[in-house]
Amino acid sequence: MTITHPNVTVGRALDLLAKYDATAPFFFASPRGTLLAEGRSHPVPATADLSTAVRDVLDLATADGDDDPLVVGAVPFDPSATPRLCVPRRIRRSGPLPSRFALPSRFALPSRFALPMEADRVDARRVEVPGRATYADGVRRAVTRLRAGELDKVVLARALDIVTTEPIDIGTLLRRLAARDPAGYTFAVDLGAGTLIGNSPELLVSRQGDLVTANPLAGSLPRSDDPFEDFGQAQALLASRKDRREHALVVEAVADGLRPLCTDLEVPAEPSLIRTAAMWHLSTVVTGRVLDPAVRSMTLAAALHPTPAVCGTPARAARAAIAEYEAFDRGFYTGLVGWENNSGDGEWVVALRCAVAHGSSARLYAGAGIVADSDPAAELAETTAKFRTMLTGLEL
Ligand SMILES: C=C(O[C@@H]1C=C(C(=O)O)C=C[C@H]1O)C(=O)O
Repeated sequence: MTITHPNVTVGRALDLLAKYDATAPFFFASPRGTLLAEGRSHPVPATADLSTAVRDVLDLATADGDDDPLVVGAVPFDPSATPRLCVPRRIRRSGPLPSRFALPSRFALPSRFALPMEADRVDARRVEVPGRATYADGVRRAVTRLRAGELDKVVLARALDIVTTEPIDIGTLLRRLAARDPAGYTFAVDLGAGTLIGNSPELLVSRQGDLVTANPLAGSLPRSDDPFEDFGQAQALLASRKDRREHALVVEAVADGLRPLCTDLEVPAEPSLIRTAAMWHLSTVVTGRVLDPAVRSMTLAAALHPTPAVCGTPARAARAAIAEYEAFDRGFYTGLVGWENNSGDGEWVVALRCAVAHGSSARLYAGAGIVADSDPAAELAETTAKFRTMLTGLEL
């Protein structure tokens, strides 16, 4: 392990993953690298101008003697709600996680799980919020409004509350999420009361030097265990007019959001496919260069958030529909998780395929983009498939 500066230690990604426990304020693994934070200082206050607030806090940390501070943490779906961002006391960094790895035996399932019937599976309580019939009915009513032309797209989510027989081991959960999908963005953010934890496939935006990258996803189908069926799902998604339309609305909004802040914007005309362990998604990688170094990663993120991948179009009408149809407060779900450094570089991912876990309970979240030709049963099935990421991590 090499010490590069007093507050920053470089270590192997798997060592950082192994070290993480729920007392750490932040863990983040991306294709750019892995971060494990320790201790909290310099919290970022709630403000209408998050980009300036993040920069101010980084300046403050620099003035206090930290020569390479990072702001890390999460921003709620509602950007006016209080963020959970701070400059940690110490940060360990490494390269990205290996593309494939097995968990060391100490993180393997305890022997009781090897029994044919696992105690937790039988005893864990699950409550859907709202129930599936109510969710499908909300989708049906939204479709009526979409067909009437009141809006073009709205993302409707539901939650799954789980109570397990034993406290959830957050560290083990994180390691299982990372091992199952090392190419995803694996994160854990200490919220004070509970931990926001998940493995998201979606990069809202990153800035590296003057290079800007966004990777909006929209349009989804569940994976299948049968390899032929799985290939069929991928082909069906790529050919689906409904999903392409849903996807195009997001790409258009991301390009529109970046255009005033970037030059050399490149927006591929056709989507590609990406897969997680549970889902296929339509994906577009949008790139550009910042017009001005004052355009920081959070400036870009704030200009884009929330995209129609998690909210809808037009945004105001979609927000109103979400408030009307969803039975719960999204909190940090569909918000942002990531980091920014002194020079304005940073990475912000969309908080998806995640849960807030606390003690023996967890609230899992999943949503689906609804357009005029959405089928309520298919949207319900999509949200069920999206819960799979966290349920598998929890071994439920
Ligand atoms: C809202 C979620 O996912 C978002 C919605 C998608 C869709 O509607 O196809 C795809 C990826 C995400 O942008 C979620 O995972 O909860």
